[in-house]
Amino acid sequence: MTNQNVVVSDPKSTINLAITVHVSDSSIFPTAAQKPPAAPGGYISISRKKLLKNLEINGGARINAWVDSMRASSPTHLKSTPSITDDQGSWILHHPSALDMFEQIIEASKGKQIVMFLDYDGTLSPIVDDPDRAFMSKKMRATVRKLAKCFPTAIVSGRCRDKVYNFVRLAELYYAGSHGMDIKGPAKGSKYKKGSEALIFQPASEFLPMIDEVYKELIEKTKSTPGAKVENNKFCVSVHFRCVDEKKWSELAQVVRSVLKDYPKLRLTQGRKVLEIRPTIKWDKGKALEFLLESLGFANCTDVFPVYIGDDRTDEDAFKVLRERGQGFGILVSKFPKDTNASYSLQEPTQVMDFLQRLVEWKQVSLRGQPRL
Ligand SMILES: O=P(O)(O)OC[C@H]1O[C@H](O[C@H]2O[C@H](CO)[C@@H](O)[C@H](O)[C@H]2O)[C@H](O)[C@@H](O)[C@@H]1O
Repeated sequence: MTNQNVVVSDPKSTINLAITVHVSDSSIFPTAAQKPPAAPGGYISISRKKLLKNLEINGGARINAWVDSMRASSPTHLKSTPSITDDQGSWILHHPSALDMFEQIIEASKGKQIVMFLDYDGTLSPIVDDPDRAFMSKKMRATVRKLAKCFPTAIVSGRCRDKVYNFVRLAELYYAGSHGMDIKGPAKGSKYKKGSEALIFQPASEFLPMIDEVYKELIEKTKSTPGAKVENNKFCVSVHFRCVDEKKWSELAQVVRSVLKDYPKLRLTQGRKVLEIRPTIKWDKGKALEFLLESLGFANCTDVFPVYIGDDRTDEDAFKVLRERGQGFGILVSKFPKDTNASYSLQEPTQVMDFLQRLVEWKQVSLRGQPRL
């Protein structure tokens, strides 16, 4: 088994992963004869399509590919990769800090309505071992509260909506839980609330019994894997492996695969040290963003400026939508270079807070400067 740095890329997909893989399966990764020449950074390009094919639940998924992909979501693997450190400079050039570019961002938003979309874990709260203890700081909550007074604001999370609400506890926001499959408008106090009816949208409600069944099965079957944690996110299920010994990742992937093979209507995606099981419906954080813009009355507007801040692969769907619409932009929260459709970067939640605070201050100053009618 050897270690290789690999860029997994798919011309159709926007997500390219820079990963260190332990190559052990030549049917997933090319043999020496098949290998394309090394890219300038010392990377080898391998079709993401091919990798994803191997990740498919139906049609014989390969556990090694799952485990490689699980490793790819581990920053500890990225950190030890010298070429990634080398690329840091060039990555920052292409995805400059949103704090450094603040003036330019404000300039681009002139005359347009800014709408804020915020992911939760890793964006508003730091990543911690126990998902039930991913609290956001009081300071962050106060900043988001002020933000929501200035701009329509939505939380878009992979978590169950109630759970993310219990962390954020701001009734004046829009919430899109379960990767956008559970949307609810503000309960009270938001000047951006549209209409008198409460906004509720759950495009995957028929999957509830199935998700519940899979959750129970996964709880039972992962009991023997120390550190594994299964989280019910209502319309999807998370299987956390952050606290699982890496030697056991393959075993855990086997368990998840053995459960999923009986559920062709469910699919698997990945986040930060988490396997996410969700319905195969064509709905994601990007679709949720579009739905929310429409609900806010900005469907065909040219004078809207949506800003989406997120740290995870699932946030790429939203970054991509913004890029394709040519409206607003995405900000990726990451300390490491990642291929992304976001335009700017921030390194960690404290920087996100600083950025949001600056937006609030700018808005307050610009309102003060407006002539009284
Ligand atoms: O879309 P998000 O709000 O970012 O939710 C994605 C997943 O976030 C949570 O897991 C992540 O954060 C945990 C707490 O810091 C961490 O322990 C875990 O390793 C991360 O993957 C949440 O628990 C998952 O259910 C969400 O799918």
